[in-house]
Amino acid sequence: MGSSAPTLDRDAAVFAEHSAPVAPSPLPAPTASPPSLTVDLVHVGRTFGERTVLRDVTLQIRPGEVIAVLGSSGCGKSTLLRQVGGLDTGHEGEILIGGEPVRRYDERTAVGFQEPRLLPWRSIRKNVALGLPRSLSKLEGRERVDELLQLVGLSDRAHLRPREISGGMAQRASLARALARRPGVLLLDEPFGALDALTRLKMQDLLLDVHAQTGTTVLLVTHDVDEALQLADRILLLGPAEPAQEPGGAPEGATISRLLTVPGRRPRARSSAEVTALREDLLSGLGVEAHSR
Ligand SMILES: Nc1ncnc2c1ncn2[C@@H]1O[C@H](COP(=O)(O)OP(=O)(O)OP(=O)(O)O)[C@@H](O)[C@H]1O
Repeated sequence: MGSSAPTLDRDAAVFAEHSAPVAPSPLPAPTASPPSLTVDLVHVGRTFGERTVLRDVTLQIRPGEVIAVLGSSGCGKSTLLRQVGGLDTGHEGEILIGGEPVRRYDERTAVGFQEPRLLPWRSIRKNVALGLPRSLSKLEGRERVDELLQLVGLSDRAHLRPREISGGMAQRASLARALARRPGVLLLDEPFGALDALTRLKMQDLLLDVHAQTGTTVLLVTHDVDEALQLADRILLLGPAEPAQEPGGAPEGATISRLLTVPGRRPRARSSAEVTALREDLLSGLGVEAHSR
């Protein structure tokens, strides 16, 4: 399966399909159950120079849970995600993955970004294989890559180069690469941010399929309230503390201003009364009043 590059597979992203509907099913049976790990954030903060971006973020994420992180632009969502993946060190407080402190470029996690970041000179198959752990034999690696290509609906494109497939397909390849190490925690930073509305809906469904198949814990940064409502078990709103929490005025830096449990099983009816009420609540928390009525 060629050499693995531990830092490259951190750049995996998620997937889109611009033409045909995504058809990942029937999903292949996994060759082994992947782990799904807890994430414990205990009074986590991050300061850059004089500027405090995050402060006092405390949250327990259960194994297999999907948490969406919402917040206004620049409030520190990506910073939080990077801390959990060990891409950025220097946080205050404690971050535990599966009960153990986060490590630098933590191999128990995988990160996906808005751009696929595939190597242009390698085939889709070889790009996916970059995410494999070194411990796998050649045969095991080949089997896992086959399984993942099937999972994201790219088996018949595996021989192509990134420039020969659509941007959406490239993102799906990138997701497969992130999953290749069977991460206990999948960290996604606006994975659908660059997609058109229809493709975005298809990709949300694919992410749900992938989650049902792998059971991995997911931390998803998004700007899209409806996406959060559709995908997450809980939604974390990053922002200034509620005034009631900080009577003397909120100090600098974003924290968890709200943590909401989304009712109902996925896939959820987008227009249910409960979801509508939550949407209004979230939009108001993001400072958007006019559109919430
Ligand atoms: N390495 C760094 N050095 C200095 N400042 C940084 C660093 N990383 C992030 N920041 C600052 O932290 C703040 C939060 O950035 P971050 O990217 O986490 O926000 P975000 O909520 O993800 O934003 P967006 O929604 O626009 O993507 C920004 O002001 C950014 O400039």
